[in-house]
Amino acid sequence: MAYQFAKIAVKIGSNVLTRKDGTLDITRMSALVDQVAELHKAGIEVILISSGAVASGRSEIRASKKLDSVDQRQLFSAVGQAKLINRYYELFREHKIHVGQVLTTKENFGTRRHYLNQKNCMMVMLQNGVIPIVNENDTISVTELMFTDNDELSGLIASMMDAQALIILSNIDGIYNGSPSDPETFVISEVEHGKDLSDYIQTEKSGFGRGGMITKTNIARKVADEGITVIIANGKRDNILVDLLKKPETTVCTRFIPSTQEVSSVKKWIAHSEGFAKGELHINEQASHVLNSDQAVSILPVGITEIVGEFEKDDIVRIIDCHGKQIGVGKTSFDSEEAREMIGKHGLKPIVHYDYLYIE
Ligand SMILES: Nc1ncnc2c1ncn2[C@@H]1O[C@H](COP(=O)(O)OP(=O)(O)O)[C@@H](O)[C@H]1O
Ligand SMILES: N[C@@H](CCC(=O)OP(=O)(O)O)C(=O)O
Repeated sequence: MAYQFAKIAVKIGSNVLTRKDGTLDITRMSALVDQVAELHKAGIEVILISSGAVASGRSEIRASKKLDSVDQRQLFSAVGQAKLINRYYELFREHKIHVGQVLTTKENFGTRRHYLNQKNCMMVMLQNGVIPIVNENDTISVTELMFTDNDELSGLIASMMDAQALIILSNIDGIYNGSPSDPETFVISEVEHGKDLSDYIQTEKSGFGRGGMITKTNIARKVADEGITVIIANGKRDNILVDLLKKPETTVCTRFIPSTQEVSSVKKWIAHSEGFAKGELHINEQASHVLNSDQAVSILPVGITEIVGEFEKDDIVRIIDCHGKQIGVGKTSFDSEEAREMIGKHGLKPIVHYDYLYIE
């Protein structure tokens, strides 16, 4: 039977891989590996983004004295990641499938050169039949330059690798239209472009998760806008991955409908680069209006009212509209000093060209 997608990214949350007592759920891991193996053998390219390092480390060792949260994360992830990848290696080996570990940090996506380097690493793995198993390198990403959680990382990877779908597996069937514990609520099966879900999402998180449903929803929307189908489903359900691909109509999940507009590779990178922004371009009312419409426009000096921060040419900057709201990010063609001199002037080159502009 033909599958719906040829290349997918699958994110497995900590809660899918851990039991209530915090130990690694090997039975669940093994079941998921069997499904990934089935897809791989059917010719689908799969990139795994797996959480679980901290949770598996926590169940492995007891610290000799009370540790602060950074020390805990470093200690548990160092021990837990080794255990996690070792398990994956053994489980995939039974299917005669090679896997490779990709540990990364947010900084590895900061410049276009770093970004392409990461991409190349995973492309060459896929070309050689190796399944990349990606996680944040929690041992060193302890500063403000840390991913919100692996949902953010998985969105970046799906976009970077030009996956057709991103499947986020959590411990819940999808996004509920209210509190998941309320029997009156149900799973929203499809989310159309631009639909606001903020009223439904509770701030609660599952026992071992980091970001909760809010980050999942924000990431899902951004990735779907880039033309990638995003599915949030329950990784604890038997055969979920295969069912999602083979029986999409009857398998419970939340599916974000992808945009049909093509997005260039550079724009995809910029869309996920907000965390690296060095400064801000404030724009006037007219510029805010055209940028919020569907027109393909660049940011010209004439529409800029203020430039905040110091940046170099090619740095990422935030675009702030006339109400002070961030509406996007872009790669600037001038440094901040040159750009300040151009403010309000007619007939000059764009400060951010349309090709390097991402409007949210
Ligand atoms: N409207 C909602 N629908 C579904 N889950 C929600 C909703 N609001 C909050 N949540 C919570 O989000 C949790 C999943 O996010 P998270 O804890 O980050 O999981 P993971 O570890 O898989 O990334 C759910 O277990 C649930 O408690
Ligand atoms: N890198 C961390 C993942 C933390 C995280 O984002 O967890 P989750 O919200 O379950 O995806 C780990 O492996 O423990």
